[in-house]
Amino acid sequence: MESNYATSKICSFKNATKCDLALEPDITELFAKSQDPEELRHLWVEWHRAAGARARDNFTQYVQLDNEAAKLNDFKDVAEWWQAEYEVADFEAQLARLWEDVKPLYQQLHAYVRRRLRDKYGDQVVSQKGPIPAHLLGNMWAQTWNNIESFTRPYPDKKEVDITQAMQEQNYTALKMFQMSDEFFRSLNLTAMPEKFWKNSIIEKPTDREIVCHASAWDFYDGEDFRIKQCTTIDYEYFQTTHHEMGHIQYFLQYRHQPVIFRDGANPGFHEAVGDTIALSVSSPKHLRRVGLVSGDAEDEQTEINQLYKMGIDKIVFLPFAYTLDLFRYGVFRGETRPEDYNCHYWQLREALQGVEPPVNRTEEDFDAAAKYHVSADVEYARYYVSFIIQFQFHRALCQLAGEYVPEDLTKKLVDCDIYQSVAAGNALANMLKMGSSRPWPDAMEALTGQRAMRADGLLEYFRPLHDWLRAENQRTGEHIGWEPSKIQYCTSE
Ligand SMILES: O=C(CCC(O)(O)[C@H](Cc1ccccc1)NC(=O)c1ccccc1)N[C@@H](Cc1ccccc1)C(=O)O
Ligand SMILES: [Zn+2]
Repeated sequence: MESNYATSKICSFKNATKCDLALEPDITELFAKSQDPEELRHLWVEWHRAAGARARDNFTQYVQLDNEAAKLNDFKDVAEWWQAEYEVADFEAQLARLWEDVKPLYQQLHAYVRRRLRDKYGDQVVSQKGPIPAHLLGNMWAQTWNNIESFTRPYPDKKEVDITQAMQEQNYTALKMFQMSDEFFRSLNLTAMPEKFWKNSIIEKPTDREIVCHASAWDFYDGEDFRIKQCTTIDYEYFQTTHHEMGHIQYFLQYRHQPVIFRDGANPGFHEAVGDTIALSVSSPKHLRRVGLVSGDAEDEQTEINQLYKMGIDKIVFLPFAYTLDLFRYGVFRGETRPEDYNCHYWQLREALQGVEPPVNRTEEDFDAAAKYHVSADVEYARYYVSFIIQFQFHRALCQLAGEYVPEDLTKKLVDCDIYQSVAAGNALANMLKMGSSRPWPDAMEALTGQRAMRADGLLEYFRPLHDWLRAENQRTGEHIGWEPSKIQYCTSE
């Protein structure tokens, strides 16, 4: 399945004889830039055929085999095996509670984006009260919507903050992105990338062979060999990905003195949150001005709303996507979702939680879940849902330690916090990372944040001004909050 995903190619919409388009960089770039619903629909349908439908039989067999492996490890099924990594009895209930906390904010953002997309594409393409067609959100899986920011941001007359363009104009290279990330970690008194890292990593897509381009970070457990493999392109998204992957490496470095058994994240979400927490500082206007990726004047209320919107269509919209992916697979591993219901149940969850619908009717000939890397590659996904919650708890604690955030002090706001060069913040982060998986994760969480549980309060505090603005704006335009049932057919049998 993983090899099918890595080598799938589709034909161009504009040139039907050009059939060598790969997901990275070709389809990803087209999907990010195109504003033609017909081209986006073509790319969506063809990719879901090549990478999704074609994996259905292998996936069905993999479920049986993986459940057998789970039972041999004394678990009921793979769902229980995956959840055991979080060492709390009510993990699934915690995920549901976190979603209840964030859902009102998501629904406001969803309603606003649906209106802006309807303004652009018309009400024949985007309905007033229905789900949003998944192919119009700038990302093949509609998991982050940052590629539609340019024509949906709240205050369009405010200067466009196009980091990708600035990076390309300043001749950024993949290596420069990695060096900048390494420099950020070193500014926090964390550990520099060792010499083998620079020698052994693959940071650009090779031209002489096919590799799995989906980014990954590797610990060779010898205390000195650590590597990243990614097919970097010069854009804002890969700038984020580079920090994400470097966060994995930094965790490896911090716990490399632990016994091998403890060289792991406190839980899988912790490992995913390290790089993203640093990236929250890097993507602050203050830091982007510091490194010259954004020029010009400071904040006013409208610019701040635009900035929170930019962060929100990255972070808030990701949560229901991540939640759906493993709710779906929990049902599959438990046998509640049979192969003949795979695609119907997948889209029922995506409509119910994310408020999106496929661009065309679907049948059980399709298998859209496998069009996402982690489903084809057997990688658990709740780790990212956990990460997108706890990274705001980590960020808030680090910003307070750095003196960058003072509650109720309007000159020290969370949205403009940049912990760059704060040794106090870096030392606290290092102390938590050094534990690896040697302590239960509530102990690690408490060491850094004083809290012993995952809570949405960090995220909700960060986005409160945006939430207030969205409620007022949707009220002003009389927008319908939430979505009515989709008219697209995707459950043929029922
Ligand atoms: O998949 C990734 C990044 C790849 C990775 O760093 O999480 C990678 C995934 C992977 C690849 C091969 C085998 C297993 C997992 N994870 C690691 O490299 C990794 C995982 C655990 C410990 C150390 C490294 N991000 C997710 C979610 C995400 C995260 C951040 C921003 C946007 C989106 C995605 O793109 O959908
Ligand atoms: Zn990761």
